Amino acid sequence: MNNFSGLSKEQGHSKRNKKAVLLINLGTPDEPTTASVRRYLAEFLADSRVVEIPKLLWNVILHGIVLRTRPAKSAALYKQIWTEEGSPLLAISKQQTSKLQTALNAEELDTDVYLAMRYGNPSIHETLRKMHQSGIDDITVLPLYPQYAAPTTGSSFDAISKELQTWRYLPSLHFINTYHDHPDYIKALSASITNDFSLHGKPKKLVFSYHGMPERNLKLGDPYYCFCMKTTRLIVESLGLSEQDYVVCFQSRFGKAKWLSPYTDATLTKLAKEGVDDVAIICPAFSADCLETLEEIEEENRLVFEAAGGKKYRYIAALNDDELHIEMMKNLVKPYLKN
Ligand SMILES: C=CC1=C(C)c2cc3[nH]c(cc4nc(cc5[nH]c(cc1n2)c(C)c5CCC(=O)O)C(CCC(=O)O)=C4C)c(C)c3C=C
Ligand SMILES: [Fe+2]
Ligand SMILES: [Fe+2]
Repeated sequence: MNNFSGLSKEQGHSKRNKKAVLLINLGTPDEPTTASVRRYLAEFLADSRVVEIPKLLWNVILHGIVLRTRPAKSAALYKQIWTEEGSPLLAISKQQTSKLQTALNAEELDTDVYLAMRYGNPSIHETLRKMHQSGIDDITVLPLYPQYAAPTTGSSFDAISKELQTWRYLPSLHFINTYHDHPDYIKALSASITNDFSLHGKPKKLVFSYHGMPERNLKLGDPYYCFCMKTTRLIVESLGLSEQDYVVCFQSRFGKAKWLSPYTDATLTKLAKEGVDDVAIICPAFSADCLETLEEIEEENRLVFEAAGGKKYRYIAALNDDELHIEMMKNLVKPYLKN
């Protein structure tokens, strides 16, 4: 029996299973200007997953010091790497999105691939709204951070769940939290290193430089450090390297606290001073080249190495839109796309 006249039929909720993949990366300013970088950093650094200092104290430091000084300095660095397509991180992320779409189409998996950035644009909020309007009710989220970390992967989940709190009908949600040891990820990185060695010769040391985080986060239970170590071990095993062939370090330190160590700049200085004057450096925590690789590693740390006596220094690019990287993404999401 139905007391609501005209509501005896299904009201449009009977079609199910419109699937989509959502790629997420960190985000980047819209323009390499002080104002734009300030907006981006204000959003990024206000996230309590990123900076875990008591809110009241951090607000004073953030607004009183950091946002008055850092945006101009960072904008100058962004200007050095900016391209006609905009910020490298966004441009590469768009290429990855469209190539993954093509790869999924080729397997006749009826899925739309979307891209969102945790900070800045295209935002998670806007992108999820678009997906909602298109009737998508099954979302596979792939945050493009190979090693889970609370400030990156964890924070992406927070932003998704914040948006979903406003939805009445929640979608099926598949959240890929880490892929630091996935065979296809290790295979893609190993192939990239092998390719570099065959083009330029084996360096005296292969330097694995991961984005850092406060050491305190590790002590509080963040698995990121261990995941970086496991990625390294699996690559080393797959390439058959020995202990003397490589070193692991951490870059991009921010603030005064102790971060994961050894630091990349100190490591390069030490190596050069010890006579290891030929290195190749790879940054496995970055799925796309960005400020932290193109400026900090390819330029800044090259100067650090050369100033200490180093001679040959080359940066092995991120996996970006490499075929094996796209294949890896496809294989990560595929189990959730079958009907
Ligand atoms: C303040 C603390 C930070 C933590 C913790 C952190 C972790 C973290 N970040 C990435 C990946 C990226 N970070 C990028 C830039 C960047 N990172 C921080 C700070 C922390 N990161 C800042 C302040 C910045 C902005 C640049 C600057 O002003 O120096 C980027 C590049 C963005 C771009 O536009 O190109 C990426 C990518 C990971 C993987 C990570 C994990 C521990
Ligand atoms: Fe960062
Ligand atoms: Fe940096």
